[in-house]
Amino acid sequence: MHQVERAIFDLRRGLPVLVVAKDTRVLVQAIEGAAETAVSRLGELAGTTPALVLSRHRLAILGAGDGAEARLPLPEGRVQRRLEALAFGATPAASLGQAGLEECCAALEAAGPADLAALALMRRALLIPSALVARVAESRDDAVTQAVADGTLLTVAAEQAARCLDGAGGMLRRVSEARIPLVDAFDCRFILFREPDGLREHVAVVIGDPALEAAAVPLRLHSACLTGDLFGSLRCDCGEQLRNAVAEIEALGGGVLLYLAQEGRGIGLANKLRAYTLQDGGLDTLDADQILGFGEDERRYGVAVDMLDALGIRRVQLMTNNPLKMAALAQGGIEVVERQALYGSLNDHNHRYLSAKAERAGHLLDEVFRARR
Ligand SMILES: Nc1nc2c(ncn2[C@@H]2O[C@H](COP(=O)(O)OP(=O)(O)OP(=O)(O)O)[C@@H](O)[C@H]2O)c(=O)[nH]1
Ligand SMILES: [Zn+2]
Repeated sequence: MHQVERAIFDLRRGLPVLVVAKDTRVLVQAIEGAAETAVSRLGELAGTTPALVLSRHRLAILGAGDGAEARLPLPEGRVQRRLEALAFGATPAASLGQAGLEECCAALEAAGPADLAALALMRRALLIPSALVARVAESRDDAVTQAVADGTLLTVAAEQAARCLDGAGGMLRRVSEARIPLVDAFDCRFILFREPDGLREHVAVVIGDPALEAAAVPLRLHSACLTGDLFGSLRCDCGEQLRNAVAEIEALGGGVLLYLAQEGRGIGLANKLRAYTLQDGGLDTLDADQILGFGEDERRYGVAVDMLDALGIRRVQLMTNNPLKMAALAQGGIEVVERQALYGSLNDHNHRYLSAKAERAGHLLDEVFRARR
């Protein structure tokens, strides 16, 4: 996987990388920050006009496609503005004109393996899940080969890149640990795990000395939320849930909290901030993510299962209101013996967020709203 991680770094820096599928070589670049000149340079290097790969979620926003990822050939002129309008603009029809938008979408092409690999790389890189792609023309083969040979262009196999979101089960590395007394739980150990590709780190907080062979170990899976966990943002309930979970696990005589690097339901902080701004414009949390090209919930819980395996935990009492977390653990072979609700409090700023989670994503939050009524 070595090349994949390198490719992600280059993409995050705004550089193109070469994705190689069986019989095609495709230059790929992030659209974030892709200036007009960058697009034309990509086209020059490839010898073909760049196209835009879009996720199926974004295509649904554009009213285009048939539920699959697809490639949109880019029209000439004012490329950058169009790129943003097509890839993550809140009002693409207003930006491009309805006719302009329809013209773009009429030329939709099926995405090939390199295009799909490009989207996977963008997601793993926590960038907007859309990419500029340009097939390398035969006339440019030698120049591109030379750029790869002299190290100015990185190359990655499409097949490998497409798997970069899957995780490599069982290869999580247990890196370091320390005793850290917390306000709500004195006897705590923080154990840091690193994903095999080195890109993300997750922390298991072991509270007390839970009997791992017992009927069920109290467990909280907590997805990182910088704004809520650290700053007490009122837009969500994360900070309160985090602290309540620690106190509750302590009260139950010990257990484990997995603090997962899944900021913004897996879309990353940059995109979560974009989504917040869209929500200020009237969208709910799920629609805002979709405008950016994401699905309702981009999290995967393979790392959580691996951490539980590493800690020798097989049966849990899970603190959550989210049925997806229960299903994911069960699928990973962890027995969820019992679910325990875990709430933060409702306020004027998080009311709409929690309502959307309850009404549209099936989170079990009845109690929270009942208390308010
Ligand atoms: N994309 C996006 N993410 C958000 C928003 N508000 C909060 N989040 C993220 O949502 C996640 C919430 O994590 P959790 O509290 O562990 O999970 P949950 O799905 O609410 O489930 P439970 O709390 O276990 O019931 C965190 O990663 C937050 O950063 C939002 O408006 N948009
Ligand atoms: Zn939050």
